[in-house]
Amino acid sequence: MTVSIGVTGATGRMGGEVLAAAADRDDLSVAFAVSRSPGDEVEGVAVEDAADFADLLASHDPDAVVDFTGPASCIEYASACAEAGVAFVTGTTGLSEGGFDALREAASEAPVLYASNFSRGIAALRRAVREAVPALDGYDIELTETHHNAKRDAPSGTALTILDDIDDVRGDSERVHGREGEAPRSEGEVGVHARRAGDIAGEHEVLLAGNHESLSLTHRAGSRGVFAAGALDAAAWLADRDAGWYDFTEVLE
Ligand SMILES: NC(=O)C1=CN([C@@H]2O[C@H](COP(=O)(O)OP(=O)(O)OC[C@H]3O[C@@H](n4cnc5c(N)ncnc54)[C@H](O)[C@@H]3O)[C@@H](O)[C@H]2O)C=CC1
Ligand SMILES: O=C(O)C1=N[C@H](C(=O)O)C[C@H](O)C1
Repeated sequence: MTVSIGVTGATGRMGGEVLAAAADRDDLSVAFAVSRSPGDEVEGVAVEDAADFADLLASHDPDAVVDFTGPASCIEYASACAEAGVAFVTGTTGLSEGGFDALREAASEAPVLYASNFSRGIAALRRAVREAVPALDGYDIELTETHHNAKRDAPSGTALTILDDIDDVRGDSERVHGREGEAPRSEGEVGVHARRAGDIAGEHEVLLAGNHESLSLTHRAGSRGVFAAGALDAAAWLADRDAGWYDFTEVLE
């Protein structure tokens, strides 16, 4: 069966990657693509006006929508998909708590899968972190993420997910963002550092240090294609699920 998808944010960096990756797959077809700056073709697909999203959902009836846009539009698209009963896959980061609540509300009417990072490497890094942190009890932890100079949100969605993983296995810790002036480390804090430079697709390092040793767990995305491939795997997997909230780790099982 071919899974048909709608793509939002089609003229964005990730939207283009998703359309390029979809063109190389036999199990997926693109029903439509939208952007708030429509008009151009991306990867041979006509890009339509984001304002017509609900109408496009009704006329094309896709199996799933793949969204990499911004927090406000992500919620609007999720609500429209919920109303239409269409599966919604999103990698949009920078959502507020209220944004996540709205996304979870959409999941009561349609299948919704949010992942702050669609790479398999980050899924493996998260498992390694959850093992390393309790094994290295009391070690200092510093998390550094590096992204391209056009990224809006900081720290990255992936960094926030990893921080939640650390809290899960070690208990809530104080998050110290950057360091300046008289700023000695306090016991148990987690230092968080965000760097923005060039066209770096995404790097995350978790550094654990203590007991005269250090362990560094680092992931580097070589290109955005890795995120697009994971999101399309998620769309193919999610398309025929019941309404509910799903996690990327379930796709990888
Ligand atoms: N989960 C993951 O694996 C990944 C997540 N991301 C996230 O995806 C999102 C998009 O990233 P990029 O493609 O680099 O950004 P971008 O700025 O290149 O593209 C965003 C697109 O969404 C559109 N957009 C934004 N607000 C909109 C609105 N209100 N209505 C309609 N369209 C709107 C923009 O016009 C643009 O076409 C970010 O939140 C980023 O952090 C990016 C890469 C991987
Ligand atoms: O904006 C990006 O580019 C990325 N955003 C995601 C995040 O915020 O974690 C995932 C990836 O690192 C690329």
